[in-house]
Amino acid sequence: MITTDRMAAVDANAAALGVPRKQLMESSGNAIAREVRAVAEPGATVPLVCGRGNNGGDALVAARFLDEYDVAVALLGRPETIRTDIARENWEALEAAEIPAETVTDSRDFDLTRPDGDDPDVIVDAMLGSGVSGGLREPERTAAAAINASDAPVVAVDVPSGIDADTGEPTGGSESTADGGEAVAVNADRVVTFHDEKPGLASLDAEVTVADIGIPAAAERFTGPGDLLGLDRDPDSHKGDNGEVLIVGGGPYTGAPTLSALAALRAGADLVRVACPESVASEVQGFSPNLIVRALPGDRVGPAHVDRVASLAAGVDTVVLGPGFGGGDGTEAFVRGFLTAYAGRAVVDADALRIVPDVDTDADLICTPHQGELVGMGGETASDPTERTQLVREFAAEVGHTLLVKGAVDVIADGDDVRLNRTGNPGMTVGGTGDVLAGTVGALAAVTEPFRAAAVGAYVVGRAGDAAAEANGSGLVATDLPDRLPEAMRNE
Ligand SMILES: NC(=O)C1=CN([C@@H]2O[C@H](COP(=O)(O)OP(=O)(O)OC[C@H]3O[C@@H](n4cnc5c(N)ncnc54)[C@H](O)[C@@H]3O)[C@@H](O)[C@H]2O)[C@H](O)CC1
Ligand SMILES: [K+]
Repeated sequence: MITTDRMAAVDANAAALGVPRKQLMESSGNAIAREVRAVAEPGATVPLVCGRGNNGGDALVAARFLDEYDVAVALLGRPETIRTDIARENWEALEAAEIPAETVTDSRDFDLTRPDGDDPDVIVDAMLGSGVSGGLREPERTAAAAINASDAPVVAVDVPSGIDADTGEPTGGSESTADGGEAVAVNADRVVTFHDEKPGLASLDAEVTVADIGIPAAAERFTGPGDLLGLDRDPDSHKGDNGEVLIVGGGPYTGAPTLSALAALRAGADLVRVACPESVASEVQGFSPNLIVRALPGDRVGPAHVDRVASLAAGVDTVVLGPGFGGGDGTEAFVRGFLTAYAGRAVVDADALRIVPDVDTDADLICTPHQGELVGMGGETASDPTERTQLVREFAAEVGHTLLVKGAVDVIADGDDVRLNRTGNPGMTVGGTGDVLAGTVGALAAVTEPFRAAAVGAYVVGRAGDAAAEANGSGLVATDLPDRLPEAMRNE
């Protein structure tokens, strides 16, 4: 099962793997042609009703495959207004091949009946697919009514036009109009959908076929540029809307919490506060005027700070717990106390990790252990990648939190999902890169759900590390990474 947003991500990942969308469109068109052959004999009359997006493009390809049928392409709109290059190229290929195609610019001209007055044998509905928004507009609305009024079987491409593939509901709501004569969506008898089942299709009264269009499994299994889609800032957003993060760390170390904080800012957080022992507070502040530092009495974070940190945490989207804490009983007691009191979202790293498996918390945690820390938490690891992935997935389900297990290939898992990340390089084994990752994931978890934040965080920090390695070779240091995050987060 795959949602529309995830499908768009996987599609972009496939392109990055060398399987461009035009190639997928070719396979989609082929799959539509197979479905037509399954319901109608050669020679049958097959109008293909095409929108100007890629859903229509799929059917423009299908028309090329259906030589043995009496096909007629109806393009809803002028060819100059076809929205994508690949759909336009397929329109031009039809024209060049002299395959019958007409354009419908006035919906009153739209007519599906044959010259002899009969219904066609099969109608292909390729008006709108996953790119639909809102209720059907003209000429699609009138065309949908005509399709629904015909007795011919209807094969819908990807999803019946006007239906939300995620919910199965009409995109404009299901209210029928006063005269009852207009359609809210196409009623399809069959749906050829691509790559995987869509959540909303099962509830429709239609036979659904899932066509394999050649998207490599790696496009889903591994993070890629598509995973960054949809993370752009809302142009109307205000300060704080793009994430407020609290980093709790430091004591024996000052660099670790600072790296996390700078990474969180570069990963897009609006406001980053660092709560650290007063012994290091001015040093942390000295690293950057962009940070807001909150000093905790003493030189180590300990149980006496739980209330203060909990009140600071109450106002933020995510807490990052652990960078530069060092070990020790006091820190452990703090982490235990804080997690017992806290019910929000937190990234847990380094010395704080050991507490997670047996603490009673309502918090939603993203744990970022390396293999050794995973074992310290009670998890298992294996040298075989498939086995290791399975073990991480099981352990995530057991602890009930999201895990991002760092390694040459990072494994990200929660109870339901697992993803692998292969960006990054051996230069990143240098100290401090884990702190950068924790801060990055913290910032992302302020704007997206934990599993995705962890997967995208691993991907972009690895990418930033790859750019840093290109510049600095094995002289890469952790401070090279935060400034490279904005470039690494561009989805190209
Ligand atoms: N991997 C994949 O996902 C693949 C998908 N394919 C097919 O592509 C479509 C999605 O294509 P897209 O261009 O994004 O969108 P649509 O064709 O669905 O619609 C685009 C177009 O329609 C206009 N529009 C939007 N809402 C309405 C409305 N309510 N009324 C009228 N017009 C509307 C809007 O202007 C848009 O520009 C997917 O479903 C698959 O069929 C690929 O071919 C293969 C890979
Ligand atoms: K459709």
